[in-house]
Amino acid sequence: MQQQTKEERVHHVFENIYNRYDKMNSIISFQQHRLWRKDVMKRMDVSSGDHTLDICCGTGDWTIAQAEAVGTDGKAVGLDFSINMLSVAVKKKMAMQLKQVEFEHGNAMHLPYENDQFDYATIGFGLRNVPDYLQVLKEMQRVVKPGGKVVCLETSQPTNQFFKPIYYFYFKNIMPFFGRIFARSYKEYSWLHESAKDFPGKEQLACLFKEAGLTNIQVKSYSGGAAAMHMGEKQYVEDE
Ligand SMILES: C[S@@+](CC[C@H](N)C(=O)[O-])C[C@H]1O[C@@H](n2cnc3c(N)ncnc32)[C@H](O)[C@@H]1O
Repeated sequence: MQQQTKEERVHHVFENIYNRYDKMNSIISFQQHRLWRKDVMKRMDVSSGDHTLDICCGTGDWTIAQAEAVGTDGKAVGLDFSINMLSVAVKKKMAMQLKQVEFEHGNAMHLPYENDQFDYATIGFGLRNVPDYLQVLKEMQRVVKPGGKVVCLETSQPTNQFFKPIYYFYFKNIMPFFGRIFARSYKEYSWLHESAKDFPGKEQLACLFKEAGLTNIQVKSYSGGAAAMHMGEKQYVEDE
C-alpha cells in the first residue's frame, strides 16, 4: 500500500474532526487557548483599516477576532485547505454578519497572493501541520507589506524540568484518550502528539523566523512553555 504523505494525513485528520474541533480545543487545552489567543491579539495591536491574513485558519476564530479588530474599513482573510473546517468558519461569519471577513480555500505552502499585500500574516496551531515550516514562513513573509508582521501561535517544547515530563505524558497518553472519549477520534488526536513532539522549541523557531527574512523577533511563552507566540517584522527595503 502507498504511504500517505504528511500533507495527505493532515488533510484527512481535519476533514474528519471539523465538527468536534472547537469543543475539543477547549477540552484538551483546559480553555487555556482562549487566553493565549487574547494575549497575542493584544501584542499584535491591529488597527482599524488593516488587512490581515490568517493561514491554516480552520474553523475561523482567530480570523474573526482579526475581522473585529480591523473593522468595516479593513479586511481579514482566512485560508485553509480543509473544506470541512472552512464550512464551520463560514457559518460563524454568516451568523455574525461580518462583511469584512473572507474565507478562502488554499494551501499554506503556496499562498495564492501577490507580494506585499497584508499588514499581518498569522498562523495559529497550523505550522506544525505543514510539510515544510520554513517554506510557509517564507510565504508569509512574502505576502506581508514591508513593516508588516508575521505571527505564529503554536504548541512548543517546555523547558521547565518539572513540567516537561507531565506535558509529554499528557500529550502522548491523555490527549488521544480525550480524543477517543469526546470526539471518537483516537487516531486523529494521536496526530497532535506526533506533530507537537517533533515541533521546534522557542529558540529554534526564532531562528527559522530569522532565516525566513524576519527581524525584531519577539517570543512569548505560555503555560510553562506548552505554547509560544513568535512575531517578526518584514524589513523595509532601502532605496538604491
Ligand atoms: C489545528 S488546526 C488550527 C485551526 C485554527 N488556526 C485555530 O487556531 O484553531 C490546523 C489547521 O491547519 C490546516 N492546514 C494544515 N495544513 C495546511 C496546509 N498545507 N494548507 C492550508 N491549511 C492547512 C488544517 O486543515 C486545519 O484546519
